[in-house]
Amino acid sequence: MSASTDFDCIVIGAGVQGSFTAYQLAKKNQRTLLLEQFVLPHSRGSSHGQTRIIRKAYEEDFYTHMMGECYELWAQLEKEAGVKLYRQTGLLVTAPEKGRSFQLIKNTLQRNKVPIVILTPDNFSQHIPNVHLSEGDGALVDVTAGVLYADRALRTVQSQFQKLGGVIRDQEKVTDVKPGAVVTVTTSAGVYQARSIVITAGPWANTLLGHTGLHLPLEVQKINVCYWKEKVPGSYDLKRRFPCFVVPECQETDVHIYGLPSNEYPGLMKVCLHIGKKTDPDQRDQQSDRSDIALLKRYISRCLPGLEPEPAVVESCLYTMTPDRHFVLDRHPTYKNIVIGAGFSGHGFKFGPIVGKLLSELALGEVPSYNLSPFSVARFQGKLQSAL
Ligand SMILES: Cc1cc2nc3c(=O)[nH]c(=O)nc-3n(C[C@H](O)[C@H](O)[C@H](O)COP(=O)(O)OP(=O)(O)OC[C@H]3O[C@@H](n4cnc5c(N)ncnc54)[C@H](O)[C@@H]3O)c2cc1C
Ligand SMILES: O=C(O)[C@@H]1CCCC=N1
Repeated sequence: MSASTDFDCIVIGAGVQGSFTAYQLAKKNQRTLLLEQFVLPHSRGSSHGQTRIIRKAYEEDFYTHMMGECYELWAQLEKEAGVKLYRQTGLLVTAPEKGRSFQLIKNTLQRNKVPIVILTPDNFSQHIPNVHLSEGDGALVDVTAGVLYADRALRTVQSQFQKLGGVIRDQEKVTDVKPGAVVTVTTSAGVYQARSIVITAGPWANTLLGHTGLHLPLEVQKINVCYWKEKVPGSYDLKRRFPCFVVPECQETDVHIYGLPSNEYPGLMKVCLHIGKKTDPDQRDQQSDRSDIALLKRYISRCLPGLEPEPAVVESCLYTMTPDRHFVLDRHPTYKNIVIGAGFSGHGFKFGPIVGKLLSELALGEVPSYNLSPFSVARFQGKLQSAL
């Protein structure tokens, strides 16, 4: 097969990160090809489903800083495409008041002048009905936070990319990557060449990077995405401005829990554990561990008494975890024209627009707009394996 050299850049993987990267490259007049192994849209990776949380509430300043610009980029896309992608609901954070997470999040929000409301045990139920605040827990609301319409966002950014002249080839799996001054990408249907490529393959990142001799310390986990029935329909509804919530140190279960108001399935609220069991992305449905659901049932019985403590719907989604839970946004250590966006560790969706901007800057050899040292490959020194 002869190679097609019609592209400046090839992006591998059309999840949220690859789609926004391709869109940013096309905006910069780069002839861009976005390759996806499955027929789009699909539900085999990490970016499917109707909703995601967007928030500035983070322990680390660097995420809160990036979210400032990221909200603007989401709003720009909404305006450009004439669609609504974000709905403000606020985000409730509850955790032991004197604990590390609560203090770090509160301090980061205050230092960065993000509007928040601090709730006390006395006024809590007046603001947040149908939620039990555990003894010793602090509570605050990140007012800027809300829900992103995830599937709609993906459709929108892909269609804007195509309007800019970008090319999407789905059902085309990349089977080989040959580094060089011009990178050669072989797929199930053809061979392409480009000056640079971006690998945004989600749970399959290491399979792709293996062709370049790199193996990152990533763990793919299967998340049971649970929806719980409201005893009284509407009690936790988005339309009544019930907030999203995170419980970074849950007293009942000792794990990180999060939830979104009922919206996508009428009368059902999404509440999940922010951790799953290790899996192989190609064998996701063969892994059927449900021990997390027992923990969630305990939490729901105690803290969300308006929900039936039995999940009504359970769906699947994948996390790709790094050891420190921070992303990988970097150039390949050996091949500078191969850019990596990986390890989004279950919290990357909201960052899609800014990740796209940063990865496009790296692909074009520009100085990135933010300090990317927290996201470097080099931080894994000692944990990197050669894949050759
Ligand atoms: C249940 C759940 C809840 C979440 N909640 C939130 C939240 O509230 N807020 C938030 O900000 N984030 C959240 N996240 C995290 C967020 O959704 C992910 O970080 C993000 O979707 C990762 O996107 P990605 O593009 O890296 O991966 P993916 O979406 O998996 O995209 C990678 C793509 O690459 C393709 N691909 C792989 N290999 C090849 C190949 N060889 N050839 C061609 N194509 C290939 C795959 O098919 C896939 O489409 C959540 C994730 C899950 C699972
Ligand atoms: O990223 C997010 O906001 C959500 C909620 C907390 C856990 C993971 N995803």
